[in-house]
Amino acid sequence: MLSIIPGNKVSELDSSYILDQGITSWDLMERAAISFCSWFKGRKNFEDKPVFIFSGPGNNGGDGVAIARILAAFHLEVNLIVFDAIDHCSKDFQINYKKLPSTVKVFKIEDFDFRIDVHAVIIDGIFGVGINRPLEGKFKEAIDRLNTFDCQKIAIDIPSGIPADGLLQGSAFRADYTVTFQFPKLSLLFPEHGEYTGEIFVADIGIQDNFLEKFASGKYFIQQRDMRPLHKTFHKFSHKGDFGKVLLIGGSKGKVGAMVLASTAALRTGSGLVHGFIDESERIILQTAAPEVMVAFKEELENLAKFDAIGIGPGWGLNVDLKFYESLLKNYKKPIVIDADGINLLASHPDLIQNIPQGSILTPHIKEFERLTGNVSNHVERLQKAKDFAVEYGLFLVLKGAYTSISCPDGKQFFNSSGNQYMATAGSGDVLTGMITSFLGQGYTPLNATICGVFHHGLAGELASFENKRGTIASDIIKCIPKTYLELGID
Ligand SMILES: NC(=O)C1=CN([C@@H]2O[C@H](COP(=O)(O)OP(=O)(O)OC[C@H]3O[C@@H](n4cnc5c(N)ncnc54)[C@H](OP(=O)(O)O)[C@@H]3O)[C@@H](O)[C@H]2O)[C@@H](O)CC1
Ligand SMILES: [K+]
Repeated sequence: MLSIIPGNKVSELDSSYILDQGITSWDLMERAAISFCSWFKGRKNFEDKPVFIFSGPGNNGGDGVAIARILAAFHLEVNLIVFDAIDHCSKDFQINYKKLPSTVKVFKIEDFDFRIDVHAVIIDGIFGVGINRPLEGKFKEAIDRLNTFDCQKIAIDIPSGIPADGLLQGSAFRADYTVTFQFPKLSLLFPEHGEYTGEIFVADIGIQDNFLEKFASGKYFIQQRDMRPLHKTFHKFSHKGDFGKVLLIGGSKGKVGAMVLASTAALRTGSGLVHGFIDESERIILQTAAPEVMVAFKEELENLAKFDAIGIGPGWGLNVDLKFYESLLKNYKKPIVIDADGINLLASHPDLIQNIPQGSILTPHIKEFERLTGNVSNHVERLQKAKDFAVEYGLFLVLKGAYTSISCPDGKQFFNSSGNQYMATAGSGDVLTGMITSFLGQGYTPLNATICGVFHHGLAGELASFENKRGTIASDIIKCIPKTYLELGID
């Protein structure tokens, strides 16, 4: 899986990799520039448009200069704007500068009139991971001005101004697209930076995952290519027992819809048998809405061991018999998935937390998370708290949102790449609960069940919103779960 390397380790990675491969730092920069340009050429919306590349003094600027040369070779109109005297710029910047063809028009920032047509494309190579203080002077002025332009804007590696691992202070370039090299920089995944990064693309520059891993700090980016090896295979002699018998608990009066969604999602994810334990008065609704689901009676809960996985919380309400909750947590010996009111009850009765089976999976959204662990003021703090919580209690903590994070008992954190804004709709979380519970019931480890659950969920959301866009609802996401297997080539 792709490691996310901290910004302050990137130059160490760089020097170690070029030594290992017997290449120069210029070669690596050239790979980055080629990778950027092949992404650029693959996007029809930039075709034949004039390009304005802004290059700062470091290697991010050097990337910009190399990109200027390559795009000029495609016969595009290329303008390069530099901020510093060339002999004050990085070594590879200077090498690339010497290679520029005469067709590239070069301007010093102080001479540039900022006459940029709305059809042009602006490329930001001002600062990358080497930024070490907030923007000021000519850099801040230029970036503030560029942000007022309505044309397409692309950031090289990271929007200038944003530090690789921390929070933005002051101004930053507002990109429509960020083409980041080899791995996403951690700060690109923070909600605070969403309005600056635009869509994020990871451009491969040839550094293998196992090489990256040496510089990793236990943070990983989950991508489509990781999915196949995480899945179990079934064969024609497999029977419904092999696909797991799961129990979902929730559905108080008036909230049975959450259980309809969670249990249908579990079935669509592949569970062989799904039982639902809900408020007695709502049973008919569940059976009518989802006839494949079996309604469970209290006596059946006496032998919990017969269930391969349990998910608690969808529509459960807060008026729950706490003794019953406690006995569930104490008596079930395998990991449990806990969501929604299951989490809210833990927040209001923290003494219950110690009873949760090791390796269980909690799936709060940001508000539920803060109820559980206290308020935070930003995503850096939030991720740290999530990690501390997961390690302290030996649980997996799934923080839902864009780039959903999974914090693990061993301190590792995984970030999901699938999904989009259209999934922020009622019941979407219930669907995820059903999906993770289903994978657990199919015999996946808690980590694999969680990774597969969040990735399939995000992918199903993308497929569902393809046509429905803002009108996407949780049932659309469920309908698309089977297509995620097709998309990933998994039987
Ligand atoms: N290894 C890889 O994977 C690859 C990395 N590559 C690329 O290299 C990029 C990193 O390059 P980098 O290290 O040279 O840093 P970069 O961001 O260009 O800036 C550093 C310069 O800015 C200055 N400076 C800093 N903050 C400032 C401020 N606020 N205001 C003013 N000045 C400020 C600082 O000097 P200082 O003033 O601190 O002495 C220094 O001169 C990376 O993002 C990627 O694009 C690819 O080419 C190949 C593969
Ligand atoms: K940049």
